[in-house]
Amino acid sequence: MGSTIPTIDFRPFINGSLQERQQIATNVDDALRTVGFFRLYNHGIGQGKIEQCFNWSKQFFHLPDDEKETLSPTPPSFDRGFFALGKEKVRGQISMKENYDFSDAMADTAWPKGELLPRFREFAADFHQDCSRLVYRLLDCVSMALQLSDEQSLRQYHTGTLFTSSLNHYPSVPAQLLQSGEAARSPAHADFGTLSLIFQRNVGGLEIADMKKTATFIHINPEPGSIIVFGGYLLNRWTDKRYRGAVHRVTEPSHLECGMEILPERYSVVFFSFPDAATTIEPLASCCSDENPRKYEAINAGEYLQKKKAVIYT
Ligand SMILES: O=C(O)CCC(=O)C(=O)O
Ligand SMILES: [Fe+2]
Repeated sequence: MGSTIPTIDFRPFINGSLQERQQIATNVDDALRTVGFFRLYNHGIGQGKIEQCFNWSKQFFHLPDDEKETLSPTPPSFDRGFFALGKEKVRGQISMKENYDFSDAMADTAWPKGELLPRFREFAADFHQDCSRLVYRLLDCVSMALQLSDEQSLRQYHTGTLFTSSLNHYPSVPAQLLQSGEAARSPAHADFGTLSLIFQRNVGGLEIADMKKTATFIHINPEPGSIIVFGGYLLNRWTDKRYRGAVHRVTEPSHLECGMEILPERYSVVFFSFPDAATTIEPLASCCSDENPRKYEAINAGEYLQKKKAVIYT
């Protein structure tokens, strides 16, 4: 199974020669074209900081429910804040998780009161900036792979206003509930934006559809030091299907002792990159040719996001 997960060492892209950077861009291109995701090492975010983020997440979700509820966005806004268990539905099926979404723009996020979690806000905003920096490098890498000039680079459409970090908590659940399909930790879906970063710890369960086989999912076990990077739906449209929007789900962890009746709780951290709301997403010229004629119409990124959020949260 492990051999089907493309693995990329990002160090040569961060500080290597042009030739080394181009080699990494080719490897990223291969991964996004064939499977839609890869495991990334030497990405520049220290493991200590990732561990700290999980520790903060645990403290956040241990806050009393009524404190967390005060951070829920008021409909029709589905912007950042706290989303209680049962809030998110994918094709009618509930995700058995609670999540807290934030960014580094202090005004855009409802933060827990300072006295409840001193220094949480500063840490979270700093972590969000680390993830943003990594995403900009990945967008440079993808732009190089797509042979875009500096003026055409995908980076320029991402000022970061719609970047979102998401802390996820999946409570402990009877294994039978997931096995029978009665409930799902996160039903199969593709993310909406350009690139997503996923951090797992201890308890895995992330699975990604194997594009080469139908109805088969690959287990992506947690591995310290690595981040899973996915292509999202808008990247798929922008590249006129050159890159996949990776379909993924969260289910029973494959690496835990078999036959567990009650699955332990699970935490994950996800960073979603999304282009600026005003961006028109239409297939890049470098992805279309006579042999490969354009498949998608132009759409507006902001309207698309609002529509998708309304579907999963109402
Ligand atoms: O928890 C995970 O590993 C993935 C969560 C996810 O797919 C999402 O939040 O979109
Ligand atoms: Fe996802």
